[in-house]
Amino acid sequence: MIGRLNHIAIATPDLQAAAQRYRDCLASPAQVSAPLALPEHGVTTVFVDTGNTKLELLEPLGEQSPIAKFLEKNPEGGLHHLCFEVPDLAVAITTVKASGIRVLGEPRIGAHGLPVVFLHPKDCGGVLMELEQTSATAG
Ligand SMILES: CC[C@@H](C(=O)O)C(=O)SCCNC(=O)CCNC(=O)[C@H](O)C(C)(C)COP(=O)(O)OP(=O)(O)OC[C@H]1O[C@@H](n2cnc3c(N)ncnc32)[C@H](O)[C@@H]1OP(=O)(O)O
Ligand SMILES: [Co+2]
Repeated sequence: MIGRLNHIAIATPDLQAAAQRYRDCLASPAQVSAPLALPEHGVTTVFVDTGNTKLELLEPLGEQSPIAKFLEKNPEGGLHHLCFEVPDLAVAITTVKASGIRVLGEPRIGAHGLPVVFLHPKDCGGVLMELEQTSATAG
């Protein structure tokens, strides 16, 4: 059911330092986006385009950030989630729920302006998974 790997997310306590590491050492400046604040998701993001996929660097934003607890447990940051593309998010949700995988909340518009939803890491082998619909309309 899942398709292309859309992004690999890395949580960091210091987005500026993480982005600079990619800009100066690991990637080229052109591959590293400007920071984008997404208050509705409780994060600020920087994307690093690696050609075949993207890295999503995540820093907490606001009191209720879903990555705050993760950073308490992993103060230096770390691998946070994998995001895979699906053609129809509603179909994907029905399918994973039928397998007993917990879907975290309702679909929302994600960093790319497309609907996304998260699956509980305890039901996915210890990996937090994000599903992103490939276009604004399903199919
Ligand atoms: C930028 C927008 C969007 C996009 O378009 O790309 C994003 O990516 S937003 C990214 C941030 N948003 C989210 O992460 C939303 C979904 N996350 C959640 O709902 C919660 O964070 C969570 C996964 C349910 C965890 O929250 P909570 O239960 O409150 O925290 P715990 O610390 O108690 O975790 C329970 C259990 O799960 C383990 N865990 C937590 N996070 C991860 C993780 N990222 N990867 C693997 N495992 C994780 C945690 O360790 C706990 O396990 P135990 O310690 O064994 O109890
Ligand atoms: Co993501």
